[in-house]
Amino acid sequence: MRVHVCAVGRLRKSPELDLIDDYSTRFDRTGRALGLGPLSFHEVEDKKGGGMSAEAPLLERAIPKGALICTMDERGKVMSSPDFAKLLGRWRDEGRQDVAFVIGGADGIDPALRAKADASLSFGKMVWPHMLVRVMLSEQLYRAASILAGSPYHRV
Ligand SMILES: C[S@@+](CC[C@H](N)C(=O)[O-])C[C@H]1O[C@@H](n2cnc3c(N)ncnc32)[C@H](O)[C@@H]1O
Repeated sequence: MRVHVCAVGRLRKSPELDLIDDYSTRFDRTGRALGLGPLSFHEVEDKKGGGMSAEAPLLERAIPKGALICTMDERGKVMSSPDFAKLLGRWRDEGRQDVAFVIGGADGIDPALRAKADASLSFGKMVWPHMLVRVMLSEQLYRAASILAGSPYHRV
């Protein structure tokens, strides 16, 4: 199952980008034997600053056809890491080819796009900057793959 992160904003060379690269390499390496990956990032930007309504069609174009859509949203479902791992495993076992996690920009994700989502995941009620959500999601994907692989990265 290919995993896509479709996000508003372009990340330049930064500590966040280094972390994302590291976690996505680890996710790909761990996920390969599990039928998970590769993890790819699709960045979109509305140069005119048109906000969420202008970003929505760009995000929709970045989402692969037929992908399961999971929006990242503080109003979404809060999950434990093991439950998130189970969910990824379930989507894979259902034969999903692509899953796309969507991260909005400063205004969030357009309601029309949110309505099309199959799932919505929250990292808590606080609002996080979109680049940190990208880092956190990459880490949680790697953590989920580690849990499914039975490796000791995740400890409680
Ligand atoms: C700065 S936030 C925008 C918040 C905006 N007020 C809204 O209504 O969504 C940018 C993006 O980061 C993601 N995000 C921020 N906080 C989050 C959280 N707690 N859980 C999941 N995603 C979050 C969402 O995709 C959001 O669209």
